[in-house]
Amino acid sequence: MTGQLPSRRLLLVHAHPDDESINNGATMARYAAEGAHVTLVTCTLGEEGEVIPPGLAHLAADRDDTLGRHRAGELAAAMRVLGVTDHRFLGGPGRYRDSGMMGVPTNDRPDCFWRADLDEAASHLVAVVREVRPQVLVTYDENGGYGHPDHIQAHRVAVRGAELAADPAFRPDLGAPHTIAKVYWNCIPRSAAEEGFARLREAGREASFPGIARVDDLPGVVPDEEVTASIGGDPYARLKADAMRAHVTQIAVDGPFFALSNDLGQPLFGAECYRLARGTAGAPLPETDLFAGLEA
Ligand SMILES: CC(=O)N[C@H]1[C@@H](O[C@@H]2[C@H](O)[C@H](O)[C@@H](O)[C@H](O)[C@H]2O)O[C@H](CO)[C@@H](O)[C@@H]1O
Ligand SMILES: [Zn+2]
Repeated sequence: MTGQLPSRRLLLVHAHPDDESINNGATMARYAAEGAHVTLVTCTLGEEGEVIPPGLAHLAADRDDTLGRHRAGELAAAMRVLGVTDHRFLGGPGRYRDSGMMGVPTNDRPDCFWRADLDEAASHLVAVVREVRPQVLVTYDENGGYGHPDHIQAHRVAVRGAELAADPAFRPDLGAPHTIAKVYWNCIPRSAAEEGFARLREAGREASFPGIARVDDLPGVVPDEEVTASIGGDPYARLKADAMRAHVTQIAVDGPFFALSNDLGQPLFGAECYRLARGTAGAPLPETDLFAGLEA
């Protein structure tokens, strides 16, 4: 199968439509532009999300409950901006429902992602891994970046899926085993987070947003020395911002800043950082290429 695919193949696993653009929009745009094969697997349709534009409030789960289908369209628009053509929903659209934030009643729905059987969910990812055969996998850290149950579960499914995909004894019907060479967690170096909020304050953008987030509200903030790779920046940062704008129900972008439905302003990072969790880093650090150290 990979005979028809580009030699460099990157797989990203995310929880909801919008996470891919917020965390990795510039990275996805860069590798798509360079001719790598970029595969996005999104685990839910984001059915339980809040809705920013008042005119779309009817989509919400406690109204028409059609937000999931709408967000699939937002995701497709964001992928067109980034130049990514291979995006899939884990197990098919709607197989796993958005679980809601940690501790809310929708965490107990039998069809929600937080309640999914891990190996069953991971088997859907195994099929993708053995088809695409990526050298690099990107997902969240073990806390899902900020503790959302679907993000934690996406991390678990990505790790378990990579493990099972490499096991020749596991489901040979899903294809030949494949070992992913490098696995990264999304992260934000603390100095970049602090500098971003300083920019926000200096720009006087507090007026643009009813409130301002805090450094530790951001997902995956780590000491600078834990960063393995930094990817993106211009011109890909512009595409990232446009992809984030496509997620109209979830994100309000204002120049180099944005807010989610909580109206808390935060910096929009053009450079996206990663911690290497599996595999060997290429030299020198920080890597400027996620495929560093892999033979061509
Ligand atoms: C970025 C992200 O993971 N968004 C999730 C998250 O949405 C947040 C949630 O609605 C919270 O209550 C708001 O205050 C915050 O502004 C939102 O970003 O959780 C949603 C429900 O699981 C999910 O659909 C959304 O993609
Ligand atoms: Zn999310």
